[in-house]
Amino acid sequence: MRDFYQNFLNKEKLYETFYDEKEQRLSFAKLIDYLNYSYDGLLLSDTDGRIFYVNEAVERISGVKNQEMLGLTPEEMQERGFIVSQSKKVLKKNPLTIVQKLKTGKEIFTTSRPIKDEKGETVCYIATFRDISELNELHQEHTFQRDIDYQELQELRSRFLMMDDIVSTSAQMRTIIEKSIKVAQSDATVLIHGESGVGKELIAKTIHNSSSRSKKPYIQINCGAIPESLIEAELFGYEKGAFTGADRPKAGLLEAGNEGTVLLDEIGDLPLNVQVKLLRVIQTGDFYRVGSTTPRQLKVRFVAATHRDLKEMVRQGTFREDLFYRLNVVPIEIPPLRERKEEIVPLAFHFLKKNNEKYQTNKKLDEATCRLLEHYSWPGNIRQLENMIERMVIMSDEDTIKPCVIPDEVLEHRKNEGDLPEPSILMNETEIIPLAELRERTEKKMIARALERYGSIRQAAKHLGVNHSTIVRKMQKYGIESKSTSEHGV
Ligand SMILES: Nc1ncnc2c1ncn2[C@@H]1O[C@H](COP(=O)(O)OP(=O)(O)OP(=O)(O)O)[C@@H](O)[C@H]1O
Repeated sequence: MRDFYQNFLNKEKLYETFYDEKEQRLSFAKLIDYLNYSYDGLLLSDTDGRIFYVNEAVERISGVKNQEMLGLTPEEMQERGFIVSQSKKVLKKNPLTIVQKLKTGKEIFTTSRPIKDEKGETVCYIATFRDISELNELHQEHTFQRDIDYQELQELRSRFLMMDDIVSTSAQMRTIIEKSIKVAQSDATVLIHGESGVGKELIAKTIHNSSSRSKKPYIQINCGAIPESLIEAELFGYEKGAFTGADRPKAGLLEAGNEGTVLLDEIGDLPLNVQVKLLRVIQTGDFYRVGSTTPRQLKVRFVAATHRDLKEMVRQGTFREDLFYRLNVVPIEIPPLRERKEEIVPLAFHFLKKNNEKYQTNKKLDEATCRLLEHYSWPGNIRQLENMIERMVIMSDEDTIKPCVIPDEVLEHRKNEGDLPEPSILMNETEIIPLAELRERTEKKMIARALERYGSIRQAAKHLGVNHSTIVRKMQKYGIESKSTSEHGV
C-alpha cells in the first residue's frame, strides 16, 4: 500500500488522510470512497474494456445504477440501451476522447488513457466521464451573462453619452461631462464659461442631477434678467414693510433652493453691492432677508455661468476679485460649436429626432445638407442649430431635408468662405481661352454648384433661371451626376 502512495507529492499529508485509525493501517477503501466526491465521473476498465470501477458521479450523470454498469464493455452498454450512440470519431487519440449519447438524452465526453506498469504493459484504462450538456448550459449561461454585461455596458455608455439628452461625441464634451460628474460628488462651487447657447445650463443641470442633491430643488436664476432694483429682494427675500409694497414677508430664490443647487446664470450682470452679499452666503451660508436683522442659514450648492470674461471685469473693477475666486473653484470651459465640428451632425440628428417626435414626421437629413451645416460657423452655437433644425423640419415639403430649405445665412457663409470658387477664378488670370469654352466651363461649374447646394434638379433649374429639361440636357453634356438621391437616415 505504501508503494501506492509513492507518486504523491506530499506523502505525509496523504498518509495522514488515508490512514485508518481503527485498522491501524492505510485504507484503500478510504481512497476509493473519496473519489466519489469528484464532480466528474471516473471509470476504470480492464484491457478488454470491461468496467470494473465507477465512482458515484457516473451514476448521477448516466442515470444508470453503477451495479448495472459493472463488467460491461461500451458496446454491451449500447446493446442494453444505456448508450444510444457513440461517436466513432476519435477527437483525440491519446488520450482517446469520444462523445456518447445516453438514453437520458445527455451527451457525454469520455476521455480515456491506458495505465501502464513498469514494463510498459497496459494494466487497465482510466476514463473521465463529463456531461457536455452541463458544460453547454454553463457555456450558454456564461454567454448569456456576457451578453447582459455587454448590453448593460452599452446602455451605461449611451446613458453617459446621451445623459439627460446630452450629445457628447467630441472628446472635449466627454471630458466636460466626466468633470461635471466628478465635481458633482463634492459641494465645490463651479464656474461655467462659454459663449451663449453652448450648453452651460445643460452642464449645470448635469452637475445637479449627478449629485446627492438631485432630489432637492434646482433653481436657475438669470441675474441679467432681473431689474437691478429688485435683484437683492429676489435673491434674499424680504420682510414685511422692508419697502413700499412689501405687505408680507417673502422668501427669496436662494431660500427656495435650500439643500439643492442654485445656478446663477449670467453672473457677470450681478451688481457690485449684491456681489458682496452673495460672497458672504457662499462663504458662511449666512444671509439676511431685506429689512431683517435676523441671520438665516442656507445649505446651497452654487454653480455660476457666464459668457463674459470675468477676469477682465475684475481688472476693470466691475466684478469683485474675491467673489471671482470663490466661484472659480472648479472652472468649466465649454468650447463653441465651431471648435467641435464633429458634433454638428450628431446634434443635428438629435434635434431632428426630437422634432420628428414633436411634429409626428419622419424627416431625414440629406448628405449635402449635413455638409453645409458642418461648414457653418454657428455664432449662436447649439441653440441656433436646434432652432434651425426645427425650422427646416417645418419648412421642408419633402421627407428628405435638402439644402434648398437651409436658411440664407448658412448658404451665404459657405459662399463667403470661398470653398466654392466664383466664375472669375475658373481660369488663371493670364489665360486666354475661347469664349465658348469659358461659357462651357462656367456653365458646368455653376450647374454642379446649384445641384450641390439645392439638392434637386428642379430647385437648381429654378435658381439658375432655366427650365428642368435644360439642366438635364446640360448635365448629360458635361457628365454631371445628380446627388439628389443620397441621404442620411435617422
Ligand atoms: N451637448 C448638447 N446636447 C444636446 N443638446 C444640447 C447640448 N448642448 C446644448 N444643448 C441644447 O442647446 C440649447 C442651448 O443650451 P443652453 O441653454 O444650456 O446654453 P447656454 O450656454 O446656457 O446659453 P445662454 O448662455 O444663452 O444661457 C438648449 O436647448 C440645450 O438643451
